[in-house]
Amino acid sequence: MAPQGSRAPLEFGGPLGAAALMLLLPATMFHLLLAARSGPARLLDLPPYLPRLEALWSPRALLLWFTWLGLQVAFYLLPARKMAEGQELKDKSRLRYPINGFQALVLTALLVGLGVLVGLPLGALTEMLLPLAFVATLTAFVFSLLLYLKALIAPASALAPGGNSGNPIYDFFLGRELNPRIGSFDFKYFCELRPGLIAWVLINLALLVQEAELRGSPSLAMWLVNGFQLLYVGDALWHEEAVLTTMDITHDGFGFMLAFGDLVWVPFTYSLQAQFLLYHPQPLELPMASALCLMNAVGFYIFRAANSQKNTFRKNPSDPRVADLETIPTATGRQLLVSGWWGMVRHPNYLGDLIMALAWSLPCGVSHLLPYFYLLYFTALLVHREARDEQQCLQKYGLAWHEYCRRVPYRIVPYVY
Ligand SMILES: NC(=O)C1=CN([C@@H]2O[C@H](COP(=O)(O)OP(=O)(O)OC[C@H]3O[C@@H](n4cnc5c(N)ncnc54)[C@H](OP(=O)(O)O)[C@@H]3O)[C@@H](O)[C@H]2O)C=CC1
Ligand SMILES: CC(C)CCC[C@@H](C)[C@H]1CC=C2C3=C(CC[C@@]21C)[C@@]1(C)CC[C@H](O)C[C@@H]1CC3
Repeated sequence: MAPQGSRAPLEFGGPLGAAALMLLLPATMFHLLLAARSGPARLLDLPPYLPRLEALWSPRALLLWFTWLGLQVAFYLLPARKMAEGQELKDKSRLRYPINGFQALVLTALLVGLGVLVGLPLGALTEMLLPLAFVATLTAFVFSLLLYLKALIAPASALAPGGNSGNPIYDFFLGRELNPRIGSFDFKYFCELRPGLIAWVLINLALLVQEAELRGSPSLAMWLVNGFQLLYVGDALWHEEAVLTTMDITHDGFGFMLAFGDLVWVPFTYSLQAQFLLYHPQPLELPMASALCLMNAVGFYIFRAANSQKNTFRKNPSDPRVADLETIPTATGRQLLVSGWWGMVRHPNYLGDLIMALAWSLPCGVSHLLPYFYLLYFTALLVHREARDEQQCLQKYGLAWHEYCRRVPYRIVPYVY
């Protein structure tokens, strides 16, 4: 039987776009890693030098990377404080997921703390970023190939709505199977939050430790970047269940895009500000630092309040915290919020996320564009993601979605966009 996705419109520029992204994403990541440690640290210049293979390939990095993944798998398999059910699938069944991501973060912190106490040179991790990113990239390619092959024997009902066009490059990139699992181990759910997000804050911490070793103490800017991003990662893992309703879990297959994005792109490019600060220390006075804390707090408040309001409403529309909000009925029986945060713009959570992204870059000063890469990339990602979500909501809710767009005309920034 032809999978339903074979008629789905192609995204990301089709096979050509997918092929270009598979080259461009790793190339951009290596460019950022090299630029951050170079003197001029220019985002838009060609890389100062091309690393030789010996600088990229290291058996120690390979061992470390697989130990890391093994450790996170072990934490995932520990008894969870809660099991959650995912959205209803095509065959009307629902998958179950362990909610123990925050526990994995705490256990990792304890283990790393213990390691440091017995002399683990955490700062030395910063010297291994290049070979680690290299093995992680190779892993993502091999892993995506295995996922692609696994999908060949999966039943049609297990395939994702997209990612089954019949073009191998496009399908390899987008991912064919929606929820690839072995037994109850869910690969996509595992990768979405744990190994990448936790590695991101661990790399940040290693950069902070290394800065302390080099300059006597970490700079205020390094503290801020570490603190802000730890809050973001801790929050994501604390609210792990919320990821079950994102398009990554409910709509996208598991292929190169998410395997590379989750496992490689997040830890090695999202830590760019801390990488930049290690090699290019920036002065930051207390009043400015306080203003940045306020900016991050405002962004976080909007992001968290908007996400929680929607999650509470989706779980139980009669919950007293959301029962008074105005809604639009839809033909599916579900309602759309049209007041509160979701009555202000159609993606208030993205607005908060973008304000935080700015607060993460400003501690790096304004002399270089490089630390603003995350803000630029993230704006493009969210604008594209918003357009994809819009298409999916239009399909789901039809006229009711048109009415929502009429009542709430702005997408992310009130009166601007
Ligand atoms: N740092 C990073 O790299 C990234 C961060 N993020 C963050 O992750 C979080 C999740 O984002 P994302 O998965 O894109 O999507 P959202 O959490 O914004 O969810 C979108 C869904 O919400 C529901 N919805 C939309 N409008 C309404 C409404 N008015 N009332 C009720 N429900 C509504 C629809 O699903 P339904 O109706 O089916 O419930 C829609 O598909 C965000 O905070 C985002 O900022 C996301 C991507 C990358
Ligand atoms: C670079 C590629 C083209 C795209 C890669 C995309 C991924 C990096 C992101 C897709 C959705 C993500 C989400 C998060 C991190 C980034 C990825 C994996 C969060 C976990 C970030 C924290 C939030 O609280 C929840 C997010 C869910 C989606």
